[in-house]
Amino acid sequence: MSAVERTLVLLKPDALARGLVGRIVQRFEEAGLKVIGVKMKLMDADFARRHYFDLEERFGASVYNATATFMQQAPVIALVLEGAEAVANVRRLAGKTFPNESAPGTIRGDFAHTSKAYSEANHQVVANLIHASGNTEEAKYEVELWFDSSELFEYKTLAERFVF
Ligand SMILES: Nc1ncnc2c1ncn2[C@@H]1O[C@@H]2COP(=O)(O)O[C@H]2[C@H]1O
Repeated sequence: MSAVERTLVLLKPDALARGLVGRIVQRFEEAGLKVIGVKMKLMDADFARRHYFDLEERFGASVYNATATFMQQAPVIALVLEGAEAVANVRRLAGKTFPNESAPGTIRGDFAHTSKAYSEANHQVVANLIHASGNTEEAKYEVELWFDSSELFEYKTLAERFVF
């Protein structure tokens, strides 16, 4: 029996600027993931630090600063998705951090193409459209950071009501 999990997805400023919100959310819905929370937010420096609290340690100050600045330049849309093994499944649907390494059929592989070399040569920002929690521990932290429990909802999908 696979575990039902919750995971956080952010639609980054490049996804909104390019008008890809609907098509990205559709990918998740088509894969059977259920949207149980949604909000739009303009991150400030403090919130960016809380969201990316380990990024500087992992990748250095320039990656942290560029990513935090990029994420504050325009609003993002946050989603909580629920489903069987949702954390790994959402990562699989998203593709790799660098879109040019992402397989066709993934969100980043189909809609973006930034490479590591391009990112490094251009202020360390990788335009990869979405953020998705990396593991179940990170998902728990991020869902609680972005959403109060009163902002998360329970309902049955048609599949849950009529198929399973
Ligand atoms: N080597 C890197 N160069 C540029 N950005 C990076 C690098 N590694 C991680 N990132 C950024 O850090 C982010 C961590 O989580 P995201 O999935 O939001 O997407 C990642 C990228 O935006």
